Amino acid sequence: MIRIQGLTKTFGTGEAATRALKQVSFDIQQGETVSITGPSGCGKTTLLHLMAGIEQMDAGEVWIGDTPIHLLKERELSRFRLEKMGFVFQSYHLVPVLSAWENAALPLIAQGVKRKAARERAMDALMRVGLADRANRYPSELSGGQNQRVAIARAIVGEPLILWADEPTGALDTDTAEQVVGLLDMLNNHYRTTIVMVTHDPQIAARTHRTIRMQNGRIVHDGGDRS
Ligand SMILES: Nc1ncnc2c1ncn2[C@@H]1O[C@H](COP(=O)(O)OP(=O)(O)OP(=O)(O)O)[C@@H](O)[C@H]1O
Repeated sequence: MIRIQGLTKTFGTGEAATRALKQVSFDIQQGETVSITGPSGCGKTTLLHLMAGIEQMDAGEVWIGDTPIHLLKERELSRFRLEKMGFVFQSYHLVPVLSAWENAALPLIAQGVKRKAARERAMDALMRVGLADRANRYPSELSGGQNQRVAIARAIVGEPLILWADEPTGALDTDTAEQVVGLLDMLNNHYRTTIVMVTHDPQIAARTHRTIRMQNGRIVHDGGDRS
């Protein structure tokens, strides 16, 4: 479902050049959960950003189903991202002046869904992450784990094919991290959402079907499927 071919990225030029990714290739099946691990600076976030079309590659191809992400124009890419992908980051990236449900509804509003319908779907997403009773709270009135669940509600509100997560548990204590990972498991089990997650935590990585380990811009280990 996701096909990565010869993905290459260099930041900077000349002496200052960093070859962040070197000819990375692999496939991810629909419904698979994949962890990307490896030491700091090995290229994990760069890989995630190139796959999601957030950053431009120097060379290579990224196919999502029949769609060549590497060939899309910015406007087509934005729409594709909005409709087919959800994003979760370590630092939540919630809008502080919007309530939980308004944050969760943002991707729908951006797609032109009317406020009332967007609210209903945002409430449904908040229910799925166990936060329906906090819908009117602002990010400053919620705990870290609750804010990450709001961010997950926002990521899944459009029922994406793929959820990209960059260190989603990085800012959370062990118990809260466990809850968030349990939630991602549930989303994968119930909705077959494909999940690709960058994490440096081996215990979190062990919870996904497959672990890809990177070093110095290359894949050095691909753990295969647990099933
Ligand atoms: N915008 C940028 N400009 C210059 N260099 C960059 C940029 N983004 C990343 N890099 C470099 O590319 C390499 C890969 O970075 P990347 O963020 O992908 O690593 P990472 O494995 O996600 O690291 P971490 O675990 O520390 O977040 C690093 O050497 C980094 O310094």
